[in-house]
Amino acid sequence: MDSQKSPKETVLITGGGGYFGFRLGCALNQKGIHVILFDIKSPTQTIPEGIKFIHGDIRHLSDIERAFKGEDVTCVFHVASYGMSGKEQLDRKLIEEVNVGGTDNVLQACRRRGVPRLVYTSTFNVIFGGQVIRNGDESLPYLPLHLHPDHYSRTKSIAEKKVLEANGTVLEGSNRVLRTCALRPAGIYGPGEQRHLPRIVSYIERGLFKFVFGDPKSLVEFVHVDNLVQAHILASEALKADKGHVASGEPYFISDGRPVNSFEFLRPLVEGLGYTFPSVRLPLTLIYCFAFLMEMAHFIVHRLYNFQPFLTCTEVYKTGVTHYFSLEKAKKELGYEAQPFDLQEVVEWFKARGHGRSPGNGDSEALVWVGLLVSLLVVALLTWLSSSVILSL
Ligand SMILES: NC(=O)c1ccc[n+]([C@@H]2O[C@H](COP(=O)([O-])OP(=O)(O)OC[C@H]3O[C@@H](n4cnc5c(N)ncnc54)[C@H](O)[C@@H]3O)[C@@H](O)[C@H]2O)c1
Repeated sequence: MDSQKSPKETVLITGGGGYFGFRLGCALNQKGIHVILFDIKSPTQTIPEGIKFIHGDIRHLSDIERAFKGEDVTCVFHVASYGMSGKEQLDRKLIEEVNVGGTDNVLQACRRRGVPRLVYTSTFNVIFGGQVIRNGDESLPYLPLHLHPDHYSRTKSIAEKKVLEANGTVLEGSNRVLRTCALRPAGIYGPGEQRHLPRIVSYIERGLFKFVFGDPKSLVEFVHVDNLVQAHILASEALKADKGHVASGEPYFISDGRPVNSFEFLRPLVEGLGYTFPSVRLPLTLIYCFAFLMEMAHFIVHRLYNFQPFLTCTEVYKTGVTHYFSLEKAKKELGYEAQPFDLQEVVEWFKARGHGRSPGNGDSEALVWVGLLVSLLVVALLTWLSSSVILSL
């Protein structure tokens, strides 16, 4: 995607209104590429000059085809997805429609409209399902579909396979083929991230971040949004003939390459906002039981009150079970080099928006929330203890 060689190259980003898709669009725009963002939601930030936003739904093939109309799109970055975190994780129907049906539509539109390259934003979760993985690589098999504890990961896995199987299929009306690859990122962070960090900060501010859980030696990974942007641009390049189509049909793990304990990763955010890092550590299985009860409660009452569960089961093991992957393949084949980032700019981002502890700030509200949390934990503890007793009989 060299702006000097092809100044008028056009790319389309599904999910371009979201956190990562928008950041990718801005980076490509700065390189002189014509960018079309396609999403059901407009970006929260101002769209820079030169970027086109098209409102549309990947569940409708006609919407995607409308976005391609009159454009010579040479690469699609298929970023749109649904159901990654919080209560969204529990809407199975919509998750399937967007992640599987939507991906089918995007692939079909590429073939019909002669788009030669597609980069899919997948996830670590296509391999990881709660088992310990240390320095895994791309030779690891997909997690069997029935072992996925959440529907988002299952459907991302189905979608990734569809994308990679579509590699080499013929583009309609030509003798050219579609080249595809998939990037599997760790948890994304960076300033302005909307999915995980504001929720974590709201828990910190409400006094709910009172404990950590799991083995302190457990290690996971994260990826800074700009490292992920870099990886996508390199992957798109690596699908081209002048790079020998090296990425064709290939998956790649992408992270910052620095395995870290989840809670230690968050420490600079907690302390940077002026709060005390928790000293209480609870067993992972207890918190899993707690999350399971929260999910059950959500399942029962969501039609009347669609509340945000404090934690889901998937979030518990993604946070507390060791899983990290090698970057060797991405380095060797894409030329990916993770740049060093930390949470300081994230802390500054929140502070600039009025977050951070000030004396007395929210203390009475925090007490109410802590009371509620402790009650729920006691219920989880009783359930956990009684199940342990039953299992030992
Ligand atoms: N955030 C993470 O930690 C993380 C980790 C691993 C993988 N991923 C993957 O990275 C990608 C981007 O994640 P993000 O954090 O920017 O998420 P995000 O929610 O900010 O972006 C996803 C975008 O997809 C859009 N979308 C949803 N349904 C759509 C539909 N039917 N039609 C068109 N657009 C639709 C949403 O409106 C949203 O703007 C996703 O594919 C996600 O699965 C994210």
